[in-house]
Amino acid sequence: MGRGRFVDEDPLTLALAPPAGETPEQRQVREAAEAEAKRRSDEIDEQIKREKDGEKRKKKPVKLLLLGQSESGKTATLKNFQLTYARREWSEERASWRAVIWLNLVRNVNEILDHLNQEMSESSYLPSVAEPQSDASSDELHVVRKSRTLPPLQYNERHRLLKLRLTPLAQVQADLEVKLGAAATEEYRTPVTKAAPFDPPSKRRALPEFSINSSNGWKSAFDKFRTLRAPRSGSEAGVPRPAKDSEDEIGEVLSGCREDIKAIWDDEIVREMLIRRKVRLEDRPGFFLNDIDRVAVPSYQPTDDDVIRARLRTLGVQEYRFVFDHGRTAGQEWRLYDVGGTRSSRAAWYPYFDDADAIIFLAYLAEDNRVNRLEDSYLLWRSVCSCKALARTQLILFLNKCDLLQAKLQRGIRIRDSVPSFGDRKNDLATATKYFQQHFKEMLRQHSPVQRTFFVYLTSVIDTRSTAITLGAVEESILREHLRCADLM
Ligand SMILES: Nc1nc2c(ncn2[C@@H]2O[C@H](COP(=O)(O)OP(=O)(O)OP(=O)(O)O)[C@@H](O)[C@H]2O)c(=O)[nH]1
Ligand SMILES: [Mg+2]
Repeated sequence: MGRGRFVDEDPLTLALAPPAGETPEQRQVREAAEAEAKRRSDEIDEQIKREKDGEKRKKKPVKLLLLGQSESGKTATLKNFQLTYARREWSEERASWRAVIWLNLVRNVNEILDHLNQEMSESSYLPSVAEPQSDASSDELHVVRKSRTLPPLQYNERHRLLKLRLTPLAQVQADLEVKLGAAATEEYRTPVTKAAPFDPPSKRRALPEFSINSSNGWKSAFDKFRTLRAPRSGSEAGVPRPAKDSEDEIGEVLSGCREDIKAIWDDEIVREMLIRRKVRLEDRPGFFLNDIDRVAVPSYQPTDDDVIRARLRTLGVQEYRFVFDHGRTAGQEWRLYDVGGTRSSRAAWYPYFDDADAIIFLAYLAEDNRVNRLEDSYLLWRSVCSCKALARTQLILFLNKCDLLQAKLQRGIRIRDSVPSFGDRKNDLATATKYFQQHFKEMLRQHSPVQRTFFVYLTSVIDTRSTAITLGAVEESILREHLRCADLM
């Protein structure tokens, strides 16, 4: 059969056909060359596919979770990210924090008034030793008991008048709480010893009643506020609105009370009463009493630091999307998940673990007697370390509120009183943070399904300057890992 006939009909077959008169050796060489060429071609195809997948991964948003107990500083860390990398959104939102800061301030004043009411209503002065909100450690309570022997404080007409003139603030607090919603109220219900880590799906309970899953986080609280503030329309237009129904009116009430707030906060007897009751308002989240001249005016505009220091509880899990406007990942989308840290919120965390690049875990170092924070942090950390869904997730630990721990140590508070295992080690910040760091490290070693390194930072995230530096390092390590995974794909 003449091959030429087919060749004439199909030039491709002609090109691929073995040369006429090929010897067996020549054929062997030719076939080996063809196999090698195919292998190289397949390799190139595979590389192109890997690069494409890698590119996709590089373009994929970086997913970062902020975990830790309530008040550990997750939202404050998120705010620092926004402040450092997404200035425009930050500036847009800054004014909305005013209502939260006013609420924080009014709460402080009302707490002083509550204590004063209790003290003044007692016929003969006897300091109370079991205040639920007192910040006293057991040692300090001992001191309070001893204070029974102190001479009674001399409350006078001035205190009665101040109490009377500041009465409107109770209503201001109630109004602001209603307007800002559930996030505006704190939760101190669950007993400490039952610290529940997040539950994996099989054990998950129904979502708590107040959980929300919002893509705009605290904005939902602000929007609610704005809706309530919006002027009425139609038939209601022009009808006078009830007192304190708007943020501006609240500003006016606060401004009217400013001098009395200053007077009560600066009053020596009131200060002494707070000391005897071991109430340290200045260590509490959202403390603005020392900024009263600036804050309690109708034209008040929060500064960056004010916003970081403002306290608004996070509900459920909130997603924030930022395209970083500068830094190593400029243009890269980051998705940060800020979770509510109260125990009842933790059931909602688990679904967000999937595919997370990194977790920043915040441990609240400064103990107080309202919640056994360190123990709770350890339990949570253990759950995070042992969680199989997070085995490939980079872990970054922030030992936070170092400033408060430092202040406590300076006041002579001994760590071993709340952490007996600390023993007789040196009672200073360096020794304490090293000790806690070791403990967290050891837990990771014991409970992680795979051995992995982790990064630890000693932080005070209300300090925006030093936090920006920390976040730069965090950004780099997360990005490096994100790209490494992309290259491995
Ligand atoms: N002094 C001090 N205060 C801090 C620090 N970090 C956070 N805070 C303050 O502590 C309060 C609580 O911080 P948040 O960031 O709201 O705590 P969170 O972890 O988000 O709490 P939840 O939303 O309830 O889970 C806020 O008023 C912060 O400004 C810190 O390092 N030092
Ligand atoms: Mg929060």
